[in-house]
Amino acid sequence: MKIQLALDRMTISEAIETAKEAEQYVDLIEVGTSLIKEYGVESISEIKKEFPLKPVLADMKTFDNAAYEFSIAFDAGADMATVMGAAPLVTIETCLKVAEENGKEVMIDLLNVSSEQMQRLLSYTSAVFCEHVSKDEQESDNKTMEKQNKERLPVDRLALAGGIALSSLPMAAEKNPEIIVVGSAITKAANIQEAAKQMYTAWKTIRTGENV
Ligand SMILES: O=C(CO)[C@H](O)[C@H](O)COP(=O)(O)O
Repeated sequence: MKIQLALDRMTISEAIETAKEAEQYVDLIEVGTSLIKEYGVESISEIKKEFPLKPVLADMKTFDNAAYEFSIAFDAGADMATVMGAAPLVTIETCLKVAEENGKEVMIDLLNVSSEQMQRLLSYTSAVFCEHVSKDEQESDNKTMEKQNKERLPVDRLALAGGIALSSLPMAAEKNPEIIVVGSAITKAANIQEAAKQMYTAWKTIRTGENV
């Protein structure tokens, strides 16, 4: 039932200011791939330094070189990091091993994962599996979470990401995810704090059936 705030396409200081606005309404902070690519692992360490009590996810989107990439993410302070589910299984297994050795967690990004590969991934029961509508598909094909497969994956730990807005929440709730990842709907809002509060209130209300 957690909300993960995704910070993308901004500077590190803008990311910190954005996260401060939304902090009380989100459970995890994601250092987006765009920040890591533009500013390096310093984006992870700077954000973790500002929010030592919030779990921080590094959206590494690792596809190869797993031990190196996951080690630098965890050394920089990340509590969880992402690996692409379409990667070779040895890569994903290395990520899980490095995470376990460091007492950290793995999110497997299911972007473009075939059904055959999905079957193989199901044995990684400690991971969070993230159903993801990519930014490019959102922008060029108008693809949305609502148009995704309605069937829930048979996994214990599910996350949903990609263009999630207030209107997506009823459908998202039907899949009973552990985490919803929300980026632009909060970070691009005119009033970030208000958008985060609305997301939090709507999500908790839908999930618990109680007004909060
Ligand atoms: O992984 C990502 C981009 O690759 C983002 O974290 C994810 O798409 C959430 O952001 P938004 O809600 O803006 O789509």
